[in-house]
Amino acid sequence: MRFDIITLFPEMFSAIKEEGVIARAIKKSIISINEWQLRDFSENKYKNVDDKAYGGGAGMVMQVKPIRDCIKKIKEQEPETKVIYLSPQGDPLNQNLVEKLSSFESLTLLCGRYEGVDERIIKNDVDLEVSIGDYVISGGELAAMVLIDSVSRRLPNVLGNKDSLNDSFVNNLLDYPHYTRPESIDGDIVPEVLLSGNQAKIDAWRLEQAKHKTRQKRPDLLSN
Ligand SMILES: NC[C@H]1CCC[C@@H](CNc2ccc(C(N)=O)cn2)C1
Repeated sequence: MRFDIITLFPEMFSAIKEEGVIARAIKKSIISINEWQLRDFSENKYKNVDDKAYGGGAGMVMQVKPIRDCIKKIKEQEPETKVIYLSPQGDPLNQNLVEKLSSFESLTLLCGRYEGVDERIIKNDVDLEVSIGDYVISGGELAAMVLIDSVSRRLPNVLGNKDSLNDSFVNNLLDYPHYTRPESIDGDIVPEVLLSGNQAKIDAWRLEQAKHKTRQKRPDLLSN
């Protein structure tokens, strides 16, 4: 799977490319991440890609042409890519959407800054607007990294241990509780069942715990 990133801060993506699950997935050629510096598509010698907003207001708006030219360049290599714009106005990124996105061969992630992009980009060039949550951060880059991480984890052979696929939300349930050594610390002991060696009983207990925790903390997930 290929991710193309349109951004003013390409170096931010070293945060996921150099460490951990994503770095390993890149090394195993399961995914590739290509950053495109939007300033390279600027029309002027100052390399700016934003301009004052029609209708006034303090902030600047990202112009159509540099973004449109960059997408065109990407589509010369990936004609089928889906263009995703990260913004608080987007569809909520949840496990269902993550699963859907993991089925594409190529995703282009447009990272906004300033007050956002010219609406004509959202109307004509963006296939899907996605939000990682109901809050604003200073740029789309961190949201893009969250999307890349959550989608890549769902690709075959990215996660070492198949069991990791049972983490939260995969079956619309929150994760079950985890314990490790020592068996007892400060008088706090590990649940007996986990020491029983009876895997069927352990699995049943874990499923019950996940359901209980979901009922308590996120009953909304149970109505999906
Ligand atoms: N009007 C503010 C807005 C203009 C366009 C650029 C974004 C970048 N920041 C983001 C991006 C995404 C999210 C999210 N929830 O997925 C939050 N924040 C900020």
